[in-house]
Formats: sequence, C-alpha cells, structure tokens
Amino acid sequence: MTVKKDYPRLSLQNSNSHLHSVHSEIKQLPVKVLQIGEGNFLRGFADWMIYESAVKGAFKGTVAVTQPRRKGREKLLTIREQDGLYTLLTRGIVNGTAVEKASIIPILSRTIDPYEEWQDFLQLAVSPELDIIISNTTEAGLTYLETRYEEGVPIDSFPGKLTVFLHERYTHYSGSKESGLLILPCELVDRNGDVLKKYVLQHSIDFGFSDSFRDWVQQDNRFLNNLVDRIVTGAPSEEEAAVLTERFGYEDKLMTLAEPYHLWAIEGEPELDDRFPLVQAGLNIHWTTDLKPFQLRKVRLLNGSHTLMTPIAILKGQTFVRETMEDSELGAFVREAAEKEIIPALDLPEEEMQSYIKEVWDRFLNPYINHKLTDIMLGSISKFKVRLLPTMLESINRNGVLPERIVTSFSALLRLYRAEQTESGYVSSTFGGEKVILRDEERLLASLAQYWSKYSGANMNEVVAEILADEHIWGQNLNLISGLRDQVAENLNKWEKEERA
Ligand SMILES: NC(=O)c1ccc[n+]([C@@H]2O[C@H](COP(=O)([O-])OP(=O)(O)OC[C@H]3O[C@@H](n4cnc5c(N)ncnc54)[C@H](O)[C@@H]3O)[C@@H](O)[C@H]2O)c1
Ligand SMILES: O=P(O)(O)OC[C@@H](O)[C@@H](O)[C@H](O)[C@H](O)CO
Repeated sequence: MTVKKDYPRLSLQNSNSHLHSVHSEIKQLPVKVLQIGEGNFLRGFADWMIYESAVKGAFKGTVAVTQPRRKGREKLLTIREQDGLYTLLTRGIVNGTAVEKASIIPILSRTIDPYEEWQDFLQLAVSPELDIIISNTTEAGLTYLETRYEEGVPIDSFPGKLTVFLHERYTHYSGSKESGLLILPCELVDRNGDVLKKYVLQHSIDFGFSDSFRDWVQQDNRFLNNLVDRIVTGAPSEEEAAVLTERFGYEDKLMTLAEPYHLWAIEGEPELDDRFPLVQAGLNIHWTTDLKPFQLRKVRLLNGSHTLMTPIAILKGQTFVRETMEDSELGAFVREAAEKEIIPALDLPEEEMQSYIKEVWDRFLNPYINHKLTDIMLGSISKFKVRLLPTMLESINRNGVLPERIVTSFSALLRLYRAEQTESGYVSSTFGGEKVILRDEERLLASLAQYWSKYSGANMNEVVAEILADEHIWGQNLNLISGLRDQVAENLNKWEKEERA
C-alpha cells in the first residue's frame, strides 16, 4: 500500500494546538541531558522516560542529541527537520488486554552534529544546567581506539569525544565537585559504565590531560553501570508506515515502535532518583547495588533465546520472532532450550526465572511487533559468545552432557555463516535456497567463508574441527569441549543430506 495523498511532515507547526502548547512548554526547558546516539532504541526507551518524567513535572529538562559517528548525520538532520518531534507507538498485550498508545514526544530540543559543529558540542559541556549524559552506540561504538587529539578537530570515536567534552567542562569549572555529571551508557555491554570510564581515562592519557582531570573524572563524575530492557523495533515497514501516516494525518520519518514492557536497572543509590527522577515518574526502574542478577537473567534468557532461535529459524525460512514462536516445532525448541538448558545453568531463584521467562514468551508473541530475525542476526558470532556459550559451558560443567538445543543452534549458526563473498557482501542461503546477506565483522565472515571453502562434500568433521579451533573467532578452542565437534558435524551432515534430497 502507498500513501494516497501528500501529508505534512511532523513538526511543531503541524502538531495540533493542544499538543503544540505542551510541546512548546517542554521544549523551553533547558538542556539537561546530552544524548550520544541518534538511533531508534534511545527514542523508544530513555527519551520516552525522560519525557514521562518531564510531563509529570519531575524532571525539568530536555535532551540535546548528537551522533557518535559521521554516518549518523542523516538521521540527525531528520530530527532537525521535525523540530525534534517523533511519534512513539507502544503496542502489546498487558495482562491479557491489547494496549496501543501513540504519543508525540517533544523531549529532543536540540541537535548538534559534532563533526560540523564541534565548537557547539564543546560549548554544551560548559552549560550549568547540563547534568546527565546517555548513550547508545551499540557494542561497536563502546570501544577504545588509540587516537590523537588536535585542538579544534572533532574526535571520531565516542569515548574519545566524551573525553574532550568532559575536559572542557573540567577546565571551565576548575574541576569543581558540583560540575561532575551522571553518565549512563546504555550499550548492552557488561558493566558498561566501568568500561566507558576506563576508555575515557585511557584517552585522557593519549590526549595529555592532567592527573587532576583524571581525579575529577573518577571522583566527581558517576559512570553508572546499567541494563536496559525493552524491545524497540524502530521504524515500521513501508506498508505499515503508509497506514499510520493516513491514520495520524502527518508523515513522521522518525516513527518508533516499541513494546509496553520496559525495565532499566541502574547500579546506584536510590537517592539518585532525585537527580534523575524516573521512579518518581512511575517508571519500572531499579536503582540497585547489584546489577549482576538483572544482567544474567536478561542476557542469558531473553537475548539468549533470541540468539538461539535466529540461525535455525532463518535457515527454515522464518522472518519474525513472533512467527518463530508460533511455529509448533521451532516454538517448542526455543521454550525447551530456555527451560531445560538456560535456566538450569543459572544460579538465580527458580521461581523468579520461571516468571521472567513466561513474560518473555508473551513479549515474543506480541502480535503488534514485527521483530525481524535478520535484525537480531547482526553480529551473531559475538552474541553467541556472550549470550549462549557461557550457558553451554556451565551446562556441561553441571551435568556432564552437551545441551542438545544450544548445540543445534550453534550448528545452525555455522551453517548460516557458510557464505560466499559477492559484491553485495557475504551471501548465505536458507535451507530453501533463499539468499541471506550476513552482517558481521569482516574478519569473522572472511575466516568462516575460508574454512567452508575447504568443504569437499565428505570432510565435514575436518572443516568443523578447523572452525572450532579458531581462537580468534571464539576466544578459545571449542574442540576441547568433549563431543561438540562430532555433534555439530552430525547436525550439519544431516541438514546437508536433507537439502540435497
Ligand atoms: N532495539 C532494541 O530493542 C534494543 C533493546 C535493548 C538494547 N538495545 C541496544 O541498542 C543497540 C541497537 O540500537 P538501535 O536499536 O537504536 O539501532 P540503530 O541502528 O537505530 O542505532 C544504532 C546507534 O549506534 C550507533 N553506532 C552504530 N555503530 C557504531 C559505531 N561503530 N561507532 C559508534 N556508533 C555506532 C549509530 O550511530 C546509532 O546511534 C543494540 O546493539 C543493543 O545494544 C536495543
Ligand atoms: O539489540 P541486539 O542486536 O543486541 O540484540 C537483539 C535483541 O536480543 C535485543 O534487541 C532485545 O530485543 C532487547 O535487548 C530487549 O531489551
């Protein structure tokens, strides 16, 4: 379906008069948050939360958005074109009832392109109102790359930019305690706050900043380890966007779809809610002294189930998480893997795990969210290492046997990465022969394609042994896991035979 007539773009001018006054009121609040990351997730998660808090009068500030890499400029310009407004469409089943809520969120009051407006970016650092920094740059953005700093020249990397930003603030306020910020990196990286702090300190050495700057960074700024949980699928499909445009009467290039469920666990004392009022705004926030249980539960069970289903479901021709869960064979496979293999390998209260996983299945079955398996597939190798491999190892440790379903998923992952390099990238195929373009680190794609190129049709065990031995891929030699190679080769041989039949 295509949009039949021209609709105006969402902007301050084109929102109705009541909304317009709410928007203008909120937009006049000072910028208290710097957001590094122009992606979908933050719009459907932290920005929405900050808006909820602002609309309830608890948080008296707005957000300035900046992109962490040159590539993000286009999205930043779209935010600018829409005066920072976007529609958040929250859809799902809550306590058995379908809920749907569409809100125009006016919390983004400013955009700064650090590559074109470096001085404006640094100017924000000295704002007395600024108090919080949030980021989401994916795991790929939260990395350290040794960099040189030349005054006036924008830094490419996210931690590098943040270091210069903080130094600007430190210098302006002569390192006063009060000028320290709350910093919440939302990347799904274990102890994300500690990691970001470490990179900032490393960069501060590269850039020749003083020891007293480093003292200020460590003592007066809070890098808060945190864990985010909400399924945000981003933009609707073209068809759905057309339907929504007609329904809303405006075109929104930033329309964001999310589920109603949300949880933000932040390692910090509950008093921080006075500074960043989220609990006060009625949101599902846990200020906690121990993030570990939240992290393990979510990464192993929810993300683990996503990562487990993705290769096998793609190979079998599925497109979305929901249809995978609805498929009798695949749905049972995923449920049994979580219940019989993932949960028993965790040292967390059984009852809590059972209730969490029940909620996860409802979220995966959300009839209003089309969560694409190919989106989850991005970077599958590193996701397998963090989200499933620890379960495999722990399971063997506890029971002495290989967890059958995780091994099947791992075998499917290797089959999915049997790709050929083409002009469009590394292309694999489903069991039915449909093309799949893989998205992962070039070196991983290249290595796996190389190993598979040695497959003659009769040497599966050897090829698998070579792949499993590659510590640059897995961080360890997986051949040391007793029986794994044979089981994986057996699965791959079986699929190969079925494909040929
Ligand atoms: N979408 C969800 O449901 C969800 C839920 C929880 C956590 N997350 C986290 O969000 C990430 C995906 O974000 P999204 O859904 O907003 O996707 P997105 O593609 O809309 O945004 C990705 C963001 O990361 C930045 N980025 C990507 N690669 C980068 C790099 N190499 N260096 C610096 N910045 C880089 C982009 O500029 C952009 O700001 C995941 O990696 C995950 O950690 C997503
Ligand atoms: O976002 P990724 O690509 O790291 O992982 C894919 C999904 O598992 C993830 O987006 C979940 O839906 C999300 O983490 C739920 O909070």
